[in-house]
Amino acid sequence: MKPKISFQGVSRQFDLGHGEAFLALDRLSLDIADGEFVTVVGPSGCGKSTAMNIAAGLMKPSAGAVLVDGVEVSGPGPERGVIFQQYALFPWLTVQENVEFGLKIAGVERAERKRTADHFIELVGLSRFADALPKMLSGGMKQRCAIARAYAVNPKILLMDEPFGALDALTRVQLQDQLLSTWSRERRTVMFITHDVDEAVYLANRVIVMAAKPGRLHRIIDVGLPYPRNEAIRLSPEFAAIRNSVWHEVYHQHASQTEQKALEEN
Ligand SMILES: Nc1ncnc2c1ncn2[C@@H]1O[C@H](COP(=O)(O)OP(=O)(O)OP(=O)(O)O)[C@@H](O)[C@H]1O
Repeated sequence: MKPKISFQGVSRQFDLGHGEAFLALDRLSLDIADGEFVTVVGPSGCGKSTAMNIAAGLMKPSAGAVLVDGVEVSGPGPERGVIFQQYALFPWLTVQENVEFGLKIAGVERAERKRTADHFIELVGLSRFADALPKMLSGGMKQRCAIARAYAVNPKILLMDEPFGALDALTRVQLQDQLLSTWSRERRTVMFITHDVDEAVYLANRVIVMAAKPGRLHRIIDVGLPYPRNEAIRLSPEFAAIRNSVWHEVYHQHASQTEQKALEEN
């Protein structure tokens, strides 16, 4: 079957000036199936955001290509919803208006727009704040608004870069569960970056472990736990075993980089 997203030998180099260049991503090849949920973990600077920005069409690769439904990505598109850690809300629009924004651009008529926005605002628990401006919301509430805005346009692909990173533990778990329940209903394809290994395992069909210097694919770990996921799964020995193996892959490459750095310095 044709993958939904296909990274084909994707590299990205940054020009540092003075004729120097930095290879942030080295020949990433990865297929993500339609309806699959993959999470991406790895040490800081391993090219996770670079890979996602290229898939989002916000950055061009230096070599290789990302294909979506077999077509090369050349810019952003409505079928790819992007959610960053930093809630990108319009400060002069209310929660309701922020969530309706993309629908308005897409030409959805007023009553339908309101119905859809109401649904997603309720889903993220912001109904009481629908008329509030972003400056009146906490960080967690702003992020929930940004999530409702991305969900509202119903993109077939969600590209999420540490979307829950700035949230408190309880809100985070609630949003993980909401994300999984909308995902199982609507079967979007999700690529989700996180630093949290528990979160990576809890959400995913597969965990992509990346390595740094240069940023590259290190390991792919199949999670294999059934859905729906819940607290019983989170606390199960099977979950712990997978979490340990992902942690091992991330931690040991970090440890070996530290050792290498110490050797270089001596
Ligand atoms: N515009 C740029 N110019 C130069 N270097 C860059 C630029 N953008 C990113 N980099 C470098 O590329 C590498 C990969 O960055 P990227 O943000 O993709 O990593 P990441 O895995 O998402 O990191 P983190 O987990 O810390 O968010 C980093 O070393 C970063 O410093």
